[in-house]
Amino acid sequence: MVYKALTIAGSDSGGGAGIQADLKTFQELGVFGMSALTAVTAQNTLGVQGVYPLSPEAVAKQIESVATDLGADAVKTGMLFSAEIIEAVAAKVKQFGWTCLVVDPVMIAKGGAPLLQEEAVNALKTYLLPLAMVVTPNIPEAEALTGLTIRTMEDRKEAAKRLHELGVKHVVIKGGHDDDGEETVDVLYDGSEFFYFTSKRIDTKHTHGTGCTFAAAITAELAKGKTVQEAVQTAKSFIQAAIEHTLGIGHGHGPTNHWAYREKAAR
Ligand SMILES: Nc1ncnc2c1ncn2[C@@H]1O[C@H](COP(=O)(O)OP(=O)(O)OP(=O)(O)O)[C@@H](O)[C@H]1O
Ligand SMILES: Cc1ncc(COP(=O)(O)O)c(N)n1
Repeated sequence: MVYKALTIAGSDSGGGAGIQADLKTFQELGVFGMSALTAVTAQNTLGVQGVYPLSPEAVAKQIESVATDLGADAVKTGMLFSAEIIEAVAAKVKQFGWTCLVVDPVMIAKGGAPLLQEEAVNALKTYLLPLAMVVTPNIPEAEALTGLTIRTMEDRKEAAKRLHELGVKHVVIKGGHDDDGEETVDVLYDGSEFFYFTSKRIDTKHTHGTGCTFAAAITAELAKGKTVQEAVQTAKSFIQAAIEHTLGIGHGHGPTNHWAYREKAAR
């Protein structure tokens, strides 16, 4: 059985985030990766030097090519850039009846460059989240999507409930941006219960693409038929290994190590 996953996202020329992180993660987890590009970014570990979006038609056509021939067991979205691209993606997800959809609501790169136009946040809420199986905001993204200020775990739980009300079945609010304490905690809400995924916080500046990699690992596991809880647990272990065994490349915020999880398992 060959499991297949499609990522609809932007290209990171530096290879640490975006489409490149997604495809590497799919491959490492034994899933055949396919892609529909939404934008090309000129980017490295120092920042984003240019953003060149594709037309909504070009995005829709790539999705169609994949869907009408290969098919996908799970689909992930990352950088979508504009409301027009979001609408085009949502229409295709509906047309092909894809229910195993992971939405990583990418808004701003680590260095501060906008990867989603401000007015597109509403389009995400209106068109895409109601179709999603899982949404994976970091804390600032959860704030932008809900209008809440998130400081405590109770705030995060409230934000998860509000996002669930938009129609998405599972909400994971990631804790990478919560600088307090020795641990990073990701919270999963399935509409009735909360589940906590905790790991040791690693003191490093090499976290470029952690969010993309984490969501891609969830997508790969869902493609294999795992439950959302199982998929989030594997994704947490995958990203922990990738951050811990840093590659130390580039002059800024370096990428994570996408082969660390496999090497750890082989030992
Ligand atoms: N320093 C760290 N140590 C351990 N785990 C971390 C660390 N930073 C982030 N993580 C984990 O990485 C995953 C991504 O979290 P984060 O909140 O950084 O997402 P993000 O901001 O969307 O990522 P990015 O925008 O860099 O792609 C989560 O599982 C989080 O717990
Ligand atoms: C094409 C693309 N997609 C997503 C991200 C987010 O990743 P990060 O916040 O680590 O820069 C990025 N930088 N580039």
